[in-house]
Amino acid sequence: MDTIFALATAPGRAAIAIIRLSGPASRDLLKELCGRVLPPPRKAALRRLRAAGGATLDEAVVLWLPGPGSYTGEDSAELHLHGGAAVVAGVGEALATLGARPAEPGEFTRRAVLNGRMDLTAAEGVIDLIEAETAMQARQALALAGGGLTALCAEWAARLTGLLARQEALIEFEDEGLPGSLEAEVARATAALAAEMTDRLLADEGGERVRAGLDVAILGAPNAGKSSLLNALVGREAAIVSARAGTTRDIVEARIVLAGLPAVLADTAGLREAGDEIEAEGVRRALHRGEAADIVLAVLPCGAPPDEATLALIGRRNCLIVASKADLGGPIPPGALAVSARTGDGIAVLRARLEEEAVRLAPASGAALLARPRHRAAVRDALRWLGEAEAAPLPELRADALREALRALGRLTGRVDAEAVLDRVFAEFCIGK
Ligand SMILES: Nc1nc2c(c(=O)[nH]1)N(C=O)[C@@H](CNc1ccc(C(=O)N[C@@H](CCC(=O)O)C(=O)O)cc1)CN2
Ligand SMILES: Nc1nc2c(ncn2[C@@H]2O[C@H](COP(=O)(O)OP(=O)(O)OP(=O)(O)O)[C@@H](O)[C@H]2O)c(=O)[nH]1
Ligand SMILES: [Mg+2]
Repeated sequence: MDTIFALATAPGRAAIAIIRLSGPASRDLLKELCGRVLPPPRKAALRRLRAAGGATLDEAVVLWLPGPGSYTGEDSAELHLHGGAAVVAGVGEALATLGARPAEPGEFTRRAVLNGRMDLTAAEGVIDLIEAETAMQARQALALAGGGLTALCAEWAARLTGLLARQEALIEFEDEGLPGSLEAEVARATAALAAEMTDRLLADEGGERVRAGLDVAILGAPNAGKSSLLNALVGREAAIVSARAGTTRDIVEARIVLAGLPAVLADTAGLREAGDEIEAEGVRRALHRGEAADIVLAVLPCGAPPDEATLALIGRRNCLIVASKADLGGPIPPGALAVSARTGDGIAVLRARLEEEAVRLAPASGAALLARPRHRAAVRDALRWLGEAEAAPLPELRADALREALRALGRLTGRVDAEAVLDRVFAEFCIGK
């Protein structure tokens, strides 16, 4: 097994930079770098780090973290360096010279999984925690990283194993007068487990949006005031505004937080028969973005007749009608929220409406555990097999289906077929984690 190292903190100038290393040579590497006597395990100690030639690399806080009680489960160490690029590069070179190699993205956590320190779902929680931008996302990620889904899967798997044992007893001792109620009991417990898993999928549905964030698209005719609305909502001049129709061509994105969910607001090209191919591409992208968005703001300016392209958006799922330029007066379309980017009137109300939509799309369920497509697909797979078990015409087929349901849960935690998913899961990681 190689001994790996990586910068665990963000690259660039910083007060402190942490290089972590893990693997069987960690102890020797640490001794080579900072002298014969290792600090006591898990105790921070100040040491002068020296290159092989004797040149001082840094005066650093070092941690000796012997396995198996370390993050990776292996002998590990941390070097808390002065955060300059030259110091980090120098220590990295020294470690490479001594035989360690730079870690791949996620390799520390991959080793933690392989050494049984955490399962695959907890590792995914670690990724989500690194990606989390809002407190709500962090709470959900922490529940996953802390083994919430590990525990839930263990409970489901234990019940399934019990069911399977009873089902197999039914097959084995068919002629020996097992209580007739046993078969009914297995059927009842299978249905109860399936109902519970279904409830959980439903309750955690919003979790996927909490994790991924929301996509809000602003659509409307040229000059409707879309870019002005974007700027008013984010409180800065994110997009160019001008009196000329057709100003915005590319999609302009800005980030906001809506009721704890990170959201991307996308300003788009005005919808019309385009004058040239560049604008046509802009309109195509605008419509495409509208199709994919969680929420569409259809912008109709007050005092102008509504245009067909924008009217066509209304009535689609998750479409809010915004009557822009309300300061100009004129009729407000029914059901529309009147706003003025110029005076700021109505912007707070629109924001509150968006937050309501966010809560509706991602109800705060405490901390959802089934919040990743992979997790939800695995539970649906297990449910499909439970359905097969319930419908099975023969006891043997019922046992087979229960076994498959158990395997689906095993794939979820990485206990079964881990190789198949490991690379995909760890591809999302950053280096040093
Ligand atoms: N400096 C530093 N900070 C960090 C980490 C790290 O690796 N290093 N972490 C990295 O993600 C997170 C903390 N997670 C960790 C999880 C387990 C162990 C660990 O060594 N567990 C052992 C011993 C626990 C103990 O001290 O009693 C164990 O569970 O046996 C360390 C960090 C966040 N902060
Ligand atoms: N009176 C008034 N004028 C506004 C308001 N919002 C935008 N405008 C004006 O309307 C014109 C067009 O605004 P934009 O925000 O660029 O419109 P747009 O929908 O992004 O236009 P395109 O990018 O061309 O599709 C500009 O002259 C703005 O100053 C408003 O609330 N009140
Ligand atoms: Mg614009």
